[in-house]
Amino acid sequence: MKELEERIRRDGTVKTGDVLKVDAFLNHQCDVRLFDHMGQEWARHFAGKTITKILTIEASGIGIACCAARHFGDVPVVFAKKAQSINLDGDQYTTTVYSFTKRKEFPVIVSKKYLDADDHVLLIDDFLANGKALHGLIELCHAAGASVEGIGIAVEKGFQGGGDKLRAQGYDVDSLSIVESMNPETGEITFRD
Ligand SMILES: O=P(O)(O)OC[C@H]1O[C@H](OP(=O)(O)OP(=O)(O)O)[C@H](O)[C@@H]1O
Ligand SMILES: O=c1[nH]c(=O)c2nc[nH]c2[nH]1
Repeated sequence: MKELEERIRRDGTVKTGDVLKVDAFLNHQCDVRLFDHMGQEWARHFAGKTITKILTIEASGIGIACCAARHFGDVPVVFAKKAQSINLDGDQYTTTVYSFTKRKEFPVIVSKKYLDADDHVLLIDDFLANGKALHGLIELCHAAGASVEGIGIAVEKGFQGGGDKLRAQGYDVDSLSIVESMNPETGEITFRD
């Protein structure tokens, strides 16, 4: 998606440790017009698929998933929580996921009330790096008997391999930008065509 690639080049910063900082528009301050355009793109890509629910993971996927839902008939958005809470009651699907930016393992929890075998799920997230977060979400869908219809990602870091592993497993992964390489010294970013 040209608009997203241009924005990453303009406002993104390459950090050491394979980190692309895009917090000016994607995952701290949020450009909702851009999010809306991203939702449009995913709706085009996944047109023809039945989507009953969008599933994401806190925190950064939530805003993007909510904007995307407007383009999928206002389906409900469920976000997996990364901590237990007195607000989480009843039976739950749970797994654990290693967080790329927080450098530690988190529980990942969805209430059984909000995911079941009738659901046709679109997974949405801001980043796809090693694929840990998505594997956690897929595990929860399998536990619920829900079908994963596709995966929409804003920024995939192709050089970390998570996206290609998911494609090899047969998942329809639509990443709106795929960073092929990035250099923290020069700031240069190249995208996959
Ligand atoms: O493919 P992966 O290696 O799993 O990396 C991608 C995940 O990393 C980030 O989550 P993180 O927990 O780092 O931050 P967040 O709380 O801002 O969403 C991002 O939001 C994705 O969920
Ligand atoms: O802001 C972010 N930058 C990244 O490079 C990244 N990788 C996974 N999650 C990420 N979040």
